[in-house]
Amino acid sequence: MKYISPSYDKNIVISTNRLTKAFGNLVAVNDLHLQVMRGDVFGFLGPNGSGKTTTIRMLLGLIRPTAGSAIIFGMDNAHQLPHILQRVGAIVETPVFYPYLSGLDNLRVVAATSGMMSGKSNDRRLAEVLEIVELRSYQKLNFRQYSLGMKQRLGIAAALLTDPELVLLDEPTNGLDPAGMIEIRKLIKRLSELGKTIFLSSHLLHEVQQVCNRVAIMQKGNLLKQGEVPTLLQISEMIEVRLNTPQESERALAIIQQHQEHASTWLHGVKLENKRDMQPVLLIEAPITHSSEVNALLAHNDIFAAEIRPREGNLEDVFLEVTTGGAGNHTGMEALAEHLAHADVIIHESNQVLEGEEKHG
Ligand SMILES: Nc1ncnc2c1ncn2[C@@H]1O[C@H](COP(=O)(O)OP(=O)(O)OP(=O)(O)O)[C@@H](O)[C@H]1O
Repeated sequence: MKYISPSYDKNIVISTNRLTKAFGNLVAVNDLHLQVMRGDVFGFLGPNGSGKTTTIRMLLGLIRPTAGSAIIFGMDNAHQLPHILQRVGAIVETPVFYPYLSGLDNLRVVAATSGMMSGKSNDRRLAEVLEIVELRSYQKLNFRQYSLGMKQRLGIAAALLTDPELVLLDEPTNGLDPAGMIEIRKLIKRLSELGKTIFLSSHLLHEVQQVCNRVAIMQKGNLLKQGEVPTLLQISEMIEVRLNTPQESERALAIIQQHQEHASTWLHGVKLENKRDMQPVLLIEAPITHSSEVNALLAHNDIFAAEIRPREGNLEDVFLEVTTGGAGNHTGMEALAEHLAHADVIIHESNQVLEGEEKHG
């Protein structure tokens, strides 16, 4: 029987409570509290091995949690899975299709095996989903002739057949070329406009920043941050100051550093960013509303900046801030690339280990 908690808030689509999964001694997902709201394009962000797929598999009831629960549409997925799945579409792994059947025929097979009615309404829905994923003009082409991006979009079309309210996409742009990635991003926006709630797992910060309104940042199975993208971006907001000479930049750095102890409430750090073939830039970790104070402080010391402007936050810097406590003297991209390149190793070395956990999964 379908049971929906009386206190269920209809705006909350997914909420997990202490959701945990251990594989033997490895805690792949640890004590996870997620909240996805209706209409969100929710970015589930983290490097490889941070527990994203494991979480999605638990949400879909493909594996059982070691502890905790997942409530979807107000129903506990441990007891109400069939009712939940009627309202969910997902691609977790690259979907399997028949290579010698057309895209349309492949979708017919999926519709038949998922118990959808045949006939006119079914045909209409097939046409609609092919339209949404922009494969209508290629519907008669054999699947094997599709590009990787088209194959991925056909997978999403299959997930949309039952017109789900919630769409879970696990790394949908993996392996795609830039054009394929753009197509998927456009598609996610289109789905959002159609009123779907989207749960998008990705290790691509740029992608998440472009399409998501809310984000959760995972590392080594732990949730580090969750919130509205614009709010999180404020973490990495900085004041950028260009000076006229390298010497002036060094002096300005020393002055701001000295001033930091007097202005600890708003001045959180300062560093010089040296980029090849460019004048060094002073990056001040402070809200942009304090630009005039920075300007006055420098002027008071006879340093006149060539330019002072806000540097808008980006998720790369936020990610570094929450995973490493700041970018140090790396630039965001370099440190992130380094971090992600070593992510597998780091994760395997330091994922939290529970003693004597039973093996599941
Ligand atoms: N069935 C399993 N048995 C043992 N360990 C597993 C299993 N599935 C996942 N893991 C481990 O759990 C951790 C989290 O993996 P998971 O696949 O959830 O990460 P992810 O963030 O989705 O990364 P990726 O994008 O690489 O899949 C990894 O260390 C992984 O090796």
